Amino acid sequence: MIFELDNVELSFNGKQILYGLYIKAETGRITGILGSNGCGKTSLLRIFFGNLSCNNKLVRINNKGTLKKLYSIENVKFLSQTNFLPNISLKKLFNIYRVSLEEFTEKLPSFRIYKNFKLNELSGGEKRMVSIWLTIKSDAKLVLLDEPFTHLTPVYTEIIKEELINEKKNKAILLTDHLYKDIMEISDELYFIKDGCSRAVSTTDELEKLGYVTTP
Ligand SMILES: Nc1ncnc2c1ncn2[C@@H]1O[C@H](COP(=O)(O)OP(=O)(O)OP(=O)(O)O)[C@@H](O)[C@H]1O
Repeated sequence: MIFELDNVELSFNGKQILYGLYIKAETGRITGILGSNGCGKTSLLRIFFGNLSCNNKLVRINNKGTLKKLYSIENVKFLSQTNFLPNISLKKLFNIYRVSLEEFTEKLPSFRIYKNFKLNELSGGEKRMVSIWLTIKSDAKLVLLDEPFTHLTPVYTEIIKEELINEKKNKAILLTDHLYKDIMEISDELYFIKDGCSRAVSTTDELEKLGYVTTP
């Protein structure tokens, strides 16, 4: 499937944030989004998902435009930066999401003891790991991930990157994070947002020219 977000115009209190931005996510591909603090990455994920309204936008699914909120017509999951899961046991959560708790604890044996724990009994990073896992292992057709790697132990980040590469066979994945090396490593497509617009990038040199990274 091809999911496109086009002509996005967003402003807050008269300040224009996005100017005609375009982003595409496609089944079988991981699309990364990079950009400086405040450039509008979270906003564009929310607009794509359908829970932030804006001045103008066009959403297309397989080249067909829709005015409806994407989450209301397609199986799309959004990992926001804040916790969105209810405080119930891991067993119940995995059941509700129809995701295998066995597979999760096989990959992450340290979570075995938490099967009957409620979410709030886990640490912040552990909770985040559960949220990311449920989002990416769900049966969604499009997965939007806002800073999945931030707050994760490096070994967890590696596990999530492996899973994203597995999962992209069946879904379109769009993600953003300031841990740009991880994003660059797994992305098939990479956009950089600057001055309210997106542009395709592929190398660290380009990111340096855009003022996003400095190299020694
Ligand atoms: N609800 C809001 N009301 C007013 N301004 C907002 C609101 N949400 C976001 N903004 C502004 O919109 C701009 C883009 O915010 P957004 O969170 O999308 O940026 P971001 O690229 O995700 O930033 P970061 O990398 O720091 O997370 C910022 O200047 C922010 O101050």
